[in-house]
Amino acid sequence: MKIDQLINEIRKKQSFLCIGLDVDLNKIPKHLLNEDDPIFAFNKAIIDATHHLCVAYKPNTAFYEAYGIKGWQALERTISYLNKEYPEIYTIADAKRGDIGNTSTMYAKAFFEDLGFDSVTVAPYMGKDSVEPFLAFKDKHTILLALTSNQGAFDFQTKSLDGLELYKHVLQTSITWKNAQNLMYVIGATKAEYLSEIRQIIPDNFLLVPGVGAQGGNLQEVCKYGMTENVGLLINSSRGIIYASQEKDFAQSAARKAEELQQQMHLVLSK
Ligand SMILES: O=C(O)c1cc(=O)[nH]c(=O)n1[C@@H]1O[C@H](COP(=O)(O)O)[C@@H](O)[C@H]1O
Repeated sequence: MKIDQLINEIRKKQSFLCIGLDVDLNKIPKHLLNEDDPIFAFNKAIIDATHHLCVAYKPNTAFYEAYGIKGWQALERTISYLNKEYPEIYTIADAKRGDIGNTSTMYAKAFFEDLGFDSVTVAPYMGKDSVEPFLAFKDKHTILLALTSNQGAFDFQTKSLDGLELYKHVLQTSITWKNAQNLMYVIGATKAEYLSEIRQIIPDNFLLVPGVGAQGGNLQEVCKYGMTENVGLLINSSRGIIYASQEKDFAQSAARKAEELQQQMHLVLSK
């Protein structure tokens, strides 16, 4: 998907919400376990109930890989369903990949060509030749981990190297890479106070911001310091939305949680 389509969709829906499809069979309503494909049945119900409130979905592949071949098939059915029924929705494969060049090319083919995702999350640790193979794909985005939402972000990412924090090296260096226009970055919602400085290095790139809801990040703070003229933010919530209820009304409950966030986003956008 082209970035302009995403921006139009954000304006139309007054939402920059991304819903994380992190499906755990221990947490979904029990009645779905009788379905042939409980993961897909859960995702389909959540998507049908929330698609008008969000602009993106982000399945984290760990939650599918954990169930072997059946999990991967559920991932495939989910992305096919989204691409067929809701082609206006932006899709993110949260796979956190990255390897030597020829291997990265195969990862990129898997997520962009075979599965048909619009974007994939990638770890920057192996550097330029591990990321450029992803960037080579036209109208696809590579979402580079920059400053993550977890406590471990302080182990390496904020450490100073030649007088500059490591995550800033990631930002500054990656914008010089070939096809850097296809980059987005992950910045955790729990790190909102870093966003002003981040925006000085990457004023326009879209940011995927996970960590509101279950991890305690604050939506208003993120918007205050991270929003651009074109919005420039995709704010993700997974558990806070999809596990709002474990009863038969789970999809409607998820929609109510999504609507709470969408309404807050609408307020921010109308200021
Ligand atoms: O790349 C990510 O999406 C990600 C980066 C990060 O810094 N923190 C983070 O929580 N995530 C992912 O975002 C989702 C957050 O889920 P909730 O905490 O349930 O909303 C999970 O799929 C995480 O793997």
